[in-house]
Amino acid sequence: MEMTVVYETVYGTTREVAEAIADGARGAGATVTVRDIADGLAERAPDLLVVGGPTHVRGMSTAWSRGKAAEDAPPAGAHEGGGAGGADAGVGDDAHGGGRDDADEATSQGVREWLAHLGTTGGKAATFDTHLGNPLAGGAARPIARALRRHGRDVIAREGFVLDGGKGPLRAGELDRARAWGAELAGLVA
Ligand SMILES: Cc1cc2nc3c(=O)[nH]c(=O)nc-3n(C[C@H](O)[C@H](O)[C@H](O)COP(=O)(O)O)c2cc1C
Repeated sequence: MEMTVVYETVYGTTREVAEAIADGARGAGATVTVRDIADGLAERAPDLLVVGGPTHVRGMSTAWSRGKAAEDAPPAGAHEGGGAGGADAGVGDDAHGGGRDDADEATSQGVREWLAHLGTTGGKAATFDTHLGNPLAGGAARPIARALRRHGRDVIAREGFVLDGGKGPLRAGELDRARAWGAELAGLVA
């Protein structure tokens, strides 16, 4: 079965989760393509479309929230501390690298905009997000699922992955959980 995992990221953690989901699905026999949302729509319709993004202001990112996040994004591959941005959204000081180095790229296209261009061809889908581990964190996975349903997709699963800080890292064990979820998804559609 063919799976495409599409992700949005500013700091790199949602990409880490996307890659782990893909690893798990490949281990279960799926053929998986992983795409950054900034690369646009995929040409082929997979058997399962998996869409994930960071949680911003309890839901999907907006141009504003991506701009806020990008102001504070570390250069790709850097491992630096510092930076205060988004304080009331819980963005901490523990940058962990792997983020974007181009604020314009980060703000122009997110899951929300990508979904707006998605056709209504049907097919199965699943959604995930990264979010903070507190009761008020909210999540992007639910609104992404709602939007996919509006685009005619049958959403068969939804999952969230928890961060220890606003720029990551992911909480211990979350990448293993993402791999296991990827394998489970492959099994659901096989
Ligand atoms: C402007 C802004 C608002 C945010 N709001 C929330 C929020 O409401 N709930 C939450 O759990 N995390 C929130 N966060 C933290 C993000 O969830 C976190 O930065 C993101 O999941 C990291 O994913 P990424 O590394 O793929 O960019 C916010 C971050 C920013 C920059």
